[in-house]
Amino acid sequence: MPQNAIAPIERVRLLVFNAVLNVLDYRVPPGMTVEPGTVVVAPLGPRQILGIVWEAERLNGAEVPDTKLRAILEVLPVPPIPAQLRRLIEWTADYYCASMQSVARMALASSAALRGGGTTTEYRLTGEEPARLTPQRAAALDALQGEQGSIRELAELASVSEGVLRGMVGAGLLEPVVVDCDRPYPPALPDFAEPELNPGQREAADTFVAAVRDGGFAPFLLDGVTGSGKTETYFEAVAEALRNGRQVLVLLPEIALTENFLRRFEQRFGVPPLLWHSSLKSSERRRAWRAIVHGPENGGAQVVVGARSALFLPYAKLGLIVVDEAHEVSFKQDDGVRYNARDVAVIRARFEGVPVILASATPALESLQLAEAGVYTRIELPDRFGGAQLPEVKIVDLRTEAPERGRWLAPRLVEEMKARLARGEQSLLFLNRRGYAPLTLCRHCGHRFQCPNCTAWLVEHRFSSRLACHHCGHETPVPELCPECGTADCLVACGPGVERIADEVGELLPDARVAVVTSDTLNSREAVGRFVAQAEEGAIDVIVGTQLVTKGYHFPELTLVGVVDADLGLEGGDLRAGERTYQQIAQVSGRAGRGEKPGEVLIQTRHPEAAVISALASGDRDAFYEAETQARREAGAPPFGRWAAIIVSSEDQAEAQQAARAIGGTAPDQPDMLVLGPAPAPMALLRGRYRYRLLINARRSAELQKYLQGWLGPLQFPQGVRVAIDIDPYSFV
Ligand SMILES: Nc1ncnc2c1ncn2[C@@H]1O[C@H](COP(=O)(O)OP(=O)(O)OP(=O)(O)O)[C@@H](O)[C@H]1O
Ligand SMILES: [Zn+2]
Repeated sequence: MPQNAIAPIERVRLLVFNAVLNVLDYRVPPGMTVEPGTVVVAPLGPRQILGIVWEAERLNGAEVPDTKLRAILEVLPVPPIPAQLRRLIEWTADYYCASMQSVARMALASSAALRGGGTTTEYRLTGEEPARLTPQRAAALDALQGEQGSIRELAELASVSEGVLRGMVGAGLLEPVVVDCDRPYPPALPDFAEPELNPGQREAADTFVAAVRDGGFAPFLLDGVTGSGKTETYFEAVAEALRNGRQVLVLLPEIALTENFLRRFEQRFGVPPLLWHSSLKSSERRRAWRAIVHGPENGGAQVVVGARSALFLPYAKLGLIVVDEAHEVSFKQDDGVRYNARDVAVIRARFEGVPVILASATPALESLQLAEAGVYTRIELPDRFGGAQLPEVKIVDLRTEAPERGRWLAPRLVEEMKARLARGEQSLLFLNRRGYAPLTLCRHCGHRFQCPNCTAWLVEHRFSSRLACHHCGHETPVPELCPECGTADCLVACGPGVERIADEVGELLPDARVAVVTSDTLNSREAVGRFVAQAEEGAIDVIVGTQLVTKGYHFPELTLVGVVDADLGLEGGDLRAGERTYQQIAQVSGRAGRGEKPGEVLIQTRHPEAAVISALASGDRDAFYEAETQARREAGAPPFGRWAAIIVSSEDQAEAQQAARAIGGTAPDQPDMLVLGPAPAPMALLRGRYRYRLLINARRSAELQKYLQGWLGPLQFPQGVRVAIDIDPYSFV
C-alpha cells in the first residue's frame, strides 16, 4: 500500500467466548494497538464479551462489512497469547473436533487475572479466642486456622455463611490483610541439594540436560523400573532449565501424588513449585496465572506442577515439559474437550521447540511403539536405586487356594501378612473398588439397589452408612427395610470393596493398624500428608487401597503387596483392559521392597494362565507387550489404526435413539473407515441421560477428523440432544 493512501479502517478478527458465536470481526479504534494474541473486550449487542485477536486468515467466518463493524472496547492488561500457544489451540481444536473457544478457555483459566494485578483484601484469624462462642463461630475458628482468603472463600472452607464471618470481622476475630495479587514467588535454586546419581541415572540426566541446554523439540520416553529414581533423574533437566531462565511444566495424573512430589521438589530446589489444579482458590489461581504469563524472572513462575489443565496455560518462556506416570489413563479427559494430556504435551513441546520427557515404569503401548519407531528417544533405567531388588511375584490360584467361606483373602496371603506384622513390616492390599460392597440386594425378594440416574448398582459405604452411585454422586442412607418388599434386616452385601477387605483384615489380624486409602479418605492435601507421615513413621501396618496407592509412594518398610482380585480389571474387556491391568499390578507391585528388605507380591486370580498374569509372574514385560502389540495390529487398533467414538445422549430416550439412528443412517461410505453401531452404550443411562454409541475404526492414514466433520457437520438435532466426539477414546462405557 502506498504511504500516502488514506489509512483504511483497521479491522481485526476475534476468537470470542460466546456459546453460539466463535468468530467476529471488529474495528480497532484510533489510539488502540493490538496484535495477534491480544486479549480484548468487545461489544456484542448490549453485552460485552471476551475475545482474543487472531490471524484473520486462520479463522473461518463470514466477513462483516466495514460499515457494520463495531469498535473493540478495551485491551486487557495481560501479555498477548503467544503464537505457539495459538497454534496449539488450533491443533487441539482440529484434532479433537472441539471448538477453538473451548480450548482457548483453558488458556485464559482465571478471569480475575485478566483484569490485572493490584491489591485485594483477604482475611485471617486474629488469634483472639473469646470464652463464649456460637457453635458456628467456634466451627469457623477451627476450620480457619492458618487459612487466609476472601470472605467467600473462607465461608466455603468453613461451611458457614458469609454473614457469620462478617460478624466475626466485626467482633475482632478475623482481620483484613491487604495483599498484592502479583507478590513474587521465592526463587527455586538449581543447585540447592544436588543428589549423587548412580551411573545409569547420570547418563540419562546428562542426555536430558544437554537437550534442555540445546533447546529444540526432543521427545524422550524415560522407561525406568519402579524405584529406579526417575524423579531424581529428570530433576537434573529441571535444574538446567532453571539455570537457563526457562520455565518447566510437570504434569502429574492425580493431585494425590502431588504431596510427595512437592516435598521432594522442595528438598531438591529449596522451595516448593507452583501448584495448578482445579481446586485452587480463585485468588491462588489468579496469582499463579499471572506469574506464569509473567515468566520465570523476578518472582514469576519457574516450575509449575499440575494436573492436565496446566497444559494450556500461557507460559512465557517454556523450556521443558515432563509428564510423570505418563501411562496413566487419567491424562485423558472424558468430558468437555476430550483430549489426552500426554499426547497434547508432546504437541505443545513441538510448537514450543522444547524437550518433553514422558516418564513411566509401565509406558503406554502407544509410547513404546513411538520409541520403537525412533520418534521418541528411549532412555532406560533397568535397575532400582541403591541396590534394591524388584519384588518376587507369586500367583495365588483362587480355584485351589480358596479363601474361607465369606472371606476374600487366601490363607497364604493371610499367613504372609501375619509374618510381616510380626516383623514390624508393612503390607499393602490392592483392590480397585471403593466402598464396602459393589452390590446390595434383598435376601427376601431379590431387589437390587440401582442408581435412578445411571445404569449402575449403588455401592455401599459403611463409613458413611450410605448407598452411593460412583457415576453421578446420587446417595441415599442404607434403609432399614427393603423398599420393594418391606422386610426388615434383609439386605446382603455382595462382593468386596476396600472397606470390606479392611474389616476382614481387622478380624484376621486384630492387632494390625489398618488404613483404607481411596479418594474418599485421601480427599485433601492434608489427608494425603497425614497418611504419608503415618505410613513413614510405621504407624500403619496394613494399607488397603484402590489405584490411588498403586504409584508414586515410597515406603521402605513395605515388603508385601497383595492383589486381592487381579481378574477385576479384565472384566468387560475393552481395548486396553489387558494393558491397564498389567500397568496397575506392575505399579502396585513396585511399592514392595523399595528399601533394604526384599519385597514379595501375591496375586490372587482365577485365571493364572491369562497372558497378563503370567507376564506379571515371570516379569517378562517385553513378551507381554509384544503379544499385546500383535493383537492390536491384527485388530487395526491403536497405534496401528485409529478409533473415534460418537456418543449421543438425551434425557429423552426416544430422542436419543432417533438421533443415533439418524447419524448411523448417514455414515458416508469410505473404504478406510468402518462404522460400528449405533448401539445402546454399556452405560445406557448416565446422570439421567440416555446414551447411544457409535465406534469408527479408521486406517492410520485416514483423515478421520475430516470424515467426521463432513458427516456430522450438516446434521441437525433437537435441542436436548448432545453429540460428543471422542477421538482416541479410552472409555467405552
Ligand atoms: N541419586 C539418588 N540419590 C539419593 N536417593 C535417590 C537417588 N535416586 C533415587 N533415590 C531415592 O530412591 C527412591 C526411589 O526413587 P523414585 O521415587 O524417583 O523412583 P521412581 O523411578 O519414580 O519410582 P516409581 O516409578 O516407582 O514411582 C526415592 O526415595 C528417591 O529419593
Ligand atoms: Zn448414578
